[in-house]
Amino acid sequence: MNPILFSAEKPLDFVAIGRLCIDLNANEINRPMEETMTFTKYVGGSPANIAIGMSRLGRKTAFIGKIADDQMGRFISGYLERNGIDTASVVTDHTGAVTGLAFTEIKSPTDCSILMYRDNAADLKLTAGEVSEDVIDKAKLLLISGTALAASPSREAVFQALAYARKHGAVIAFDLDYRPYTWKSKEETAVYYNLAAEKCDIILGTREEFDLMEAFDPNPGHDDRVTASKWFDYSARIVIIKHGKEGSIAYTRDGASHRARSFPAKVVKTFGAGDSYAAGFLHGVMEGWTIERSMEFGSAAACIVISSHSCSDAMPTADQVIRYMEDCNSGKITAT
Ligand SMILES: Nc1ncnc2c1ncn2[C@@H]1O[C@H](COP(=O)(O)OP(=O)(O)OP(=O)(O)O)[C@@H](O)[C@H]1O
Ligand SMILES: O=C(O)C[C@@H](O)[C@H](O)C(=O)CO
Repeated sequence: MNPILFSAEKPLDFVAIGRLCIDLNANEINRPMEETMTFTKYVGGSPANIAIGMSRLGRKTAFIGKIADDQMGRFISGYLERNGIDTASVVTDHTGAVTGLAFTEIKSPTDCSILMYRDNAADLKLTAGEVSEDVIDKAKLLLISGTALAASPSREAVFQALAYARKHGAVIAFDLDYRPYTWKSKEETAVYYNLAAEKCDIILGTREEFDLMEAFDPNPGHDDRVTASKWFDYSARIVIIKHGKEGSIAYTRDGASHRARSFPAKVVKTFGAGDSYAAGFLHGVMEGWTIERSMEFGSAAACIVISSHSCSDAMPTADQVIRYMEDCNSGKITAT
């Protein structure tokens, strides 16, 4: 059973808040950054990718964020708009902040890393006063993402968005999205992640991300059920712990656990898996599907993105996900 109900009267399905940046993905793959000469530019940042994924899946989507007043900022807003995302709540910085850049190194399908340039990044300058209450009031589902909690004033902006979502009855999803480079310490991360997670209905993260959150709340066995059960004493109704290629496990408040099979993939690079999984899963939950079916849909969406060069640009439509699952079932798609 799907434990989440969405308000049918609200005109907007989904709004995400947080990081909007640029990914520069290595064109010459299977080599280190030192030997990489050319890159392709894409819109990036986990919440941006998830919003693009939701819009491609047919969800009415908006974004709350801040972009630099430059060509990169305009590239981001233009791309979101071309993908059907309402950018009325994306504000422009006027302090000289820049667009965060993520250069990706693709050494092998399993060995990928990201080299970040995020000093004075515009997305972290979003203030609480710039968060539109109106757009959150209209949305069925608000997604927050961990990186936006890394610094003020963006941190306060996220907490303000959470307050508006709770006031207006929007379901809240939290993708932990831990990116170490924007944080001062792991203790700081644990404190703010916990404060935000208390207010969320759906929490998605990798085992490593939940371990980080448990810095002051030890779980020596790294037990997924122990991790999940803590959040059911607060607002959570679904907690998902992701384990890369091994798949993911979801827990619900009734004590049940849910697993979905994962699909084979011809992996080009691993990043973007979590974002496409989140979009596919949240779409399924909004459709009223079972947790297992929603997870399966997210897993197949993830395989499409990790088999592609980009994250945002590769986000699939619902037809593409269904076709992918059919091709796996018929043996047409096998693992790398
Ligand atoms: N190599 C793989 N083959 C098949 N499916 C995969 C693979 N890697 C990830 N997935 C799918 O994507 C989901 C999310 O992956 P993962 O646990 O790596 O998330 P993540 O670490 O948040 O991703 P990201 O690298 O984007 O931060 C998994 O639960 C699984 O369904
Ligand atoms: O900001 C990053 O850490 C990289 C992103 O831009 C990238 O698109 C990503 O987050 C993939 O999950």
